[in-house]
Amino acid sequence: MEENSYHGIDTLLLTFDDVAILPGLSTVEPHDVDLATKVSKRIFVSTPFVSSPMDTVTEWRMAAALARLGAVGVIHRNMPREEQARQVRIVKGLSPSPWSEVPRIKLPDGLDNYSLIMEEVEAGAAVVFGAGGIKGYLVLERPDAQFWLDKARYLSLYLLRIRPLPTIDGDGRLIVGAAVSPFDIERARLLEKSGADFLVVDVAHLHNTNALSSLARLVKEVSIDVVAGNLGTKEGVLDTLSRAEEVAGLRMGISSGSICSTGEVAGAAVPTLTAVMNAAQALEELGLAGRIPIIADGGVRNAGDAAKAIIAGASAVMGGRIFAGAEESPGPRIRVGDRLYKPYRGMASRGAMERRFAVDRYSRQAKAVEEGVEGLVPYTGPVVKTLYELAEGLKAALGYAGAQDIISAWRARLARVTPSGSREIKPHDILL
Ligand SMILES: NC(=O)c1ccc[n+]([C@@H]2O[C@H](COP(=O)([O-])OP(=O)(O)OC[C@H]3O[C@@H](n4cnc5c(N)ncnc54)[C@H](O)[C@@H]3O)[C@@H](O)[C@H]2O)c1
Repeated sequence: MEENSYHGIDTLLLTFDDVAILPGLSTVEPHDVDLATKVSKRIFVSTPFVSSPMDTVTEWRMAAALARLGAVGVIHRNMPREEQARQVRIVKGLSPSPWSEVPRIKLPDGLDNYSLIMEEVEAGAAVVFGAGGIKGYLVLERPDAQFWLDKARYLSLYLLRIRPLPTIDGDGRLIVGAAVSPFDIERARLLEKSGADFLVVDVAHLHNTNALSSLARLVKEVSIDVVAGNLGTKEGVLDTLSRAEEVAGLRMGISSGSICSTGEVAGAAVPTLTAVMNAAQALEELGLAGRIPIIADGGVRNAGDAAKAIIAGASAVMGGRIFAGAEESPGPRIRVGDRLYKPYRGMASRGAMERRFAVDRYSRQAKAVEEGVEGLVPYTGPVVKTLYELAEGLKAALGYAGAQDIISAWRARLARVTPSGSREIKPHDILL
């Protein structure tokens, strides 16, 4: 933040839409871009996506599905601590094989007309799309199986050619994170005992002396990695690290989530792109650049946003909405007309807060306003499809940036776009 500016009014809060990636010399083909990264100091993933600790996004099913596909999930804290610990134990007890519990969707009528020829099938999966979206999901026997679809006028087949490296610990078990309040040290201890690999401190405004003093105690109580958040400013990061230098990751972004109303209700916001840049700047000042992973949290809609967050300095990207519509998110599928949806809500929405106070006798209410909304998002099918599209899109984006991996992406460049530029660089003047 500019210290000389009047009330900080010169400070510019850039959002994903305010910037574009400047193309740079690429030394690799997009499919060779390496997305391996860290979510916290000791948690390595092969795909830089983390599902948000929200009660409509991450319980054990989502956490397991993402870890099996090389990403990772953080189980939310809107449940009694014993239940959260049980969910951690479930993930730790599951097979890391990505295909062992992949949901099988029966192909809709009519698809049998397409002849499907497979050769030397062993293990793999494919998502079948038709007009209007996902038509089915095939679980096959081999990732490199070849497909030919007859009469494929509008039908396309999405074949997972990759064999994702699951996110596993030293004993070959899936890695899972869990959210805690900084004030709930008992929960943190229980989660660690139950096998959680890392904790994510989950409050709207960690930059509060009470929250920071509790965080400082918490990081000393557990020996697993603790990611601290949410934070938005450089000062927030500096104050956090001066009180709790053991912090193993930073969760950056205030009010950018699609269900977050903090910016409206409380007038406070640091869009995720800016928050990430602020954290990167703070780490640079401390001589810790690249040493404490930054997680970009909030408002990421697609691979392009994820790429911008990474170029701004993030090691990984947290998603709420992008994962909420998946088969593996906790809510039910809801039919509205001829379409399917799943519920999605902010963790400071009325419903989420009521649940927290009902199920967690240790939670305390610091304020009496709602800072989130509740709604529906389109059902998107098995999360493998979303994750695959995000990963492939991210590789393409880093290809444009001239980056062969996440660390080299931090040297790539972003440029500001004008409002007219912003309109021009999206599809326009066509009926879609
Ligand atoms: N990322 C975001 O932009 C965002 C915004 C709002 C809420 N949330 C989520 O909603 C849930 C509830 O969050 P919460 O922090 O409101 O829970 P909470 O009411 O339990 O607050 C937890 C602590 O955070 C600090 N804090 C929170 N808001 C503050 C404020 N306005 N001023 C000063 N200190 C404040 C206080 O120490 C407070 O005791 C969490 O899961 C959180 O991540 C996220």
